[in-house]
Amino acid sequence: MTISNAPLHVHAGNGPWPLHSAAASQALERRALAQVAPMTLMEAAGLAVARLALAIAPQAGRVVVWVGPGNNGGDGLVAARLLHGRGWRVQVWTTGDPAALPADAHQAWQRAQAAGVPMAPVPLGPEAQGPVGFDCSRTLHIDALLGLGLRRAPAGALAQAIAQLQAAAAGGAPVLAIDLPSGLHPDTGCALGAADAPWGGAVRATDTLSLLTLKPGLFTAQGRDHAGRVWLHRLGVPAGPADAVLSGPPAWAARPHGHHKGSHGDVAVVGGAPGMVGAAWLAASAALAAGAGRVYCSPLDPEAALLDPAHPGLMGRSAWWREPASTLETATVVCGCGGGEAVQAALPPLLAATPRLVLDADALNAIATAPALQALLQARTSSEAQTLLTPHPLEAARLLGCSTAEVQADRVAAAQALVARYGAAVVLKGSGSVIAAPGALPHINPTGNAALASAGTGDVLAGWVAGLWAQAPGASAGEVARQAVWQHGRAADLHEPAARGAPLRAEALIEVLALRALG
Ligand SMILES: NC(=O)C1=CN([C@@H]2O[C@H](COP(=O)(O)OP(=O)(O)OC[C@H]3O[C@@H](n4cnc5c(N)ncnc54)[C@H](OP(=O)(O)O)[C@@H]3O)[C@@H](O)[C@H]2O)[C@@H](O)CC1
Ligand SMILES: Nc1ncnc2c1ncn2[C@@H]1O[C@H](COP(=O)(O)OP(=O)(O)O)[C@@H](O)[C@H]1O
Ligand SMILES: [K+]
Repeated sequence: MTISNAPLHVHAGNGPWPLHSAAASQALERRALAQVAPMTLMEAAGLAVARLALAIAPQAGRVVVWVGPGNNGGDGLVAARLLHGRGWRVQVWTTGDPAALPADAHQAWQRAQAAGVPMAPVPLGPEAQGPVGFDCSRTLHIDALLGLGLRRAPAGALAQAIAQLQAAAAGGAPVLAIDLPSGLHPDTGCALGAADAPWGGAVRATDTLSLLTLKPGLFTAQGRDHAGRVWLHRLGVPAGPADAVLSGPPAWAARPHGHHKGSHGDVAVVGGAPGMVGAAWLAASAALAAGAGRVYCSPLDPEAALLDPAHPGLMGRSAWWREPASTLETATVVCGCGGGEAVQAALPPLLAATPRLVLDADALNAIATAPALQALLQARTSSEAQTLLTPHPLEAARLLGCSTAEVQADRVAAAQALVARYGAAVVLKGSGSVIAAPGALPHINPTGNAALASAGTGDVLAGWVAGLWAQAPGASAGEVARQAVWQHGRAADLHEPAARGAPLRAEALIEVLALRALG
């Protein structure tokens, strides 16, 4: 077995990365354990943790290792012993009876004890922050409480230890989580602990070292808030087939010199019922910024002007989908943005004839309540036509006939359920957007941040994806969605450092996207 020294830093710019569920990770671990001497993997894991600790907090010199009742704790005990051997001041807090640890972890405990590492049960008072003389703000905390073995919401001694760890690190001390932030579900990214805790139900790490595999839960739902920077050490074990993928940066296609606007496809936007016309113009504007050759906008509000003076390059056109042999059969169509109830009447001809259709917002709400529209959507699977649904969690819940909480409890499963039900590709939006498509592994998007939690950014995504698709009509809905979602989030990531918490307005988002300096 070869153990490379450095863990890999996993970030939005260096994917794609394979993701493995808890079950697949545990199967891989079992196979690897059967091929090596006892303690080999745990020693490798502890060494990787100790090395990362030295890399991320080189000046700390002090570490509190919080050890839980399973092998995650064993990894922490090995790291504690190795850092102690490097001359760091180490304190191990245990949460249970060391005699009850599983075999490898118990041996790690015995080795740490033999090496003279200070170890004791977690004290209940403030002394849990570290022994006298520890400067908590400069102490590194290693979270080895719970990893892949998380079965239920942390309770009792473990919940107490998580609370104490958070209190100890409250002054801004770094927290390195082993494998997973304790309390975070590896598959769903749900923090299982009490949601009303200030840290939100799972350890809030500054760094997480994922071992053997990357788990999907690190990147979606609450995962990104709890995991901090993510690192991977495979411990020399080759990963098996992935269950999902963390999307990587897409390539930009160069524009051949001989191209003209007709080479870049048409986009038509249908939306903008009374009071929501702006949503349709935003989507159209994003499609033009994405590079579509010609962009038409059809507000559903009969009173709306057919020109947006701020965007004279966009063409207003009313109810063109009623015309025979219209744009319908060649354009990439976005339907929904601010569509209100008026969108219902436009949907049947669009569902019947459009080769590439992006359905957003009110178009999804209309389909959720109309079996006839659902049948038309499902019928598209028997033709060459492709469809992309871009629901946020509430729209997804309506389409699935369940609650938003049920969607958020397992975002990857919810996106896959939508694919199975409607036969279309799906972007389930929100932190760690999930892109699922027929016959493809689900993808989780690593870019984006809460600056996007601002009205109209979803309309921009719908227009942007259509603009890209119009230029690559042979691409699958899933491919183009993965690309668009990555770029849309990346634009927000570029905005974020200077924004100091300000939202990214939809119009500004289009301008950042248009610059294409997305890396
Ligand atoms: N073996 C090796 O060499 C290697 C192992 N590796 C490491 O092992 C980790 C997996 O170890 P693991 O399977 O022992 O699970 P772990 O997460 O430590 O916890 C299980 C314990 O927690 C308990 N428990 C669970 N939920 C609870 C709750 N809510 N509240 C309270 N208790 C709860 C559970 O109790 P039970 O449910 O059985 O009653 C059990 O006692 C993995 O993440 C990685 O770090 C890798 O480094 C590779 C090398
Ligand atoms: N906290 C967040 N982190 C990352 N992305 C987010 C977050 N909140 C919102 N977004 C993104 O912003 C967009 C919002 O879309 P949507 O909810 O449809 O908004 P609207 O209907 O106002 O246009 C989606 O692409 C979503 O993934
Ligand atoms: K952990």
